[in-house]
Amino acid sequence: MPENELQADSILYRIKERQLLTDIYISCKTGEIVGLLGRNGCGKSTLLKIIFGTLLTDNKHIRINGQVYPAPYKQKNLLAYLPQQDFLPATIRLNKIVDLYFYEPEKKEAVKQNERVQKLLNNYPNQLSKGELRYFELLLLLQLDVKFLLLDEPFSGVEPLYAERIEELLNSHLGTKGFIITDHDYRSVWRVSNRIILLANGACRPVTHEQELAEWGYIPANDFS
Ligand SMILES: Nc1ncnc2c1ncn2[C@@H]1O[C@H](COP(=O)(O)OP(=O)(O)OP(=O)(O)O)[C@@H](O)[C@H]1O
Repeated sequence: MPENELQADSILYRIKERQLLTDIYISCKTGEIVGLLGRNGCGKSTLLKIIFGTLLTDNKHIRINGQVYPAPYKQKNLLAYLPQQDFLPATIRLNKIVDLYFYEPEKKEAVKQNERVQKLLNNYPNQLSKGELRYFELLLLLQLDVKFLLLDEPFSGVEPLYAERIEELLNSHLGTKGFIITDHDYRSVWRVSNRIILLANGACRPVTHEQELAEWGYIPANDFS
């Protein structure tokens, strides 16, 4: 299995008077799902965009296999990013989106033959349920030859059954990819991740016991009473 490593450190980010990110270190290897949790507005999406390279900041250090990349998204085959908002064109049917997305027939087929997607191919993205759309978006990104995927709220609005399907999808690509995921469905994140990082007060803190999430005020303490 190819072993790649993504490391992001020394990230500082300020919004007006507020120092949002102060002391970031986060890493991910092939075969890992790193779950990034944190309260609303703590900077999770901001951090993912900085790692991807589309959000600029004065200070950051993104390395992949030891090499520094100021804008990883500009490189072929490094990172892909699932934004929080739907990103597919509303006026193009899924069938056509798949054709536009991939040049290689085997990649087109991998998406089109998927049993959950097959029946939706003639629909437009806005005719899909939230769960169906998230599943389709992920399936597209997973076919990309990238080393790491940054997923912002892959479980958002997704019923438990689709959350399970999404977990299966991620697990089926762990042989070649690593994932950093963030979502407020913290139970799904907890279940699917190998490691959990809590973003609080601008810094990333490793969390090993669910109880720590309560101690940091991310979940109610009475979840453990
Ligand atoms: N373009 C912007 N202009 C001003 N403030 C912004 C902008 N984008 C984000 N922010 C602020 O930065 C903070 C972090 O936003 P971010 O979206 O990274 O948080 P988050 O942890 O992903 O939140 P959520 O869990 O609600 O998605 C928030 O307080 C937000 O209001």
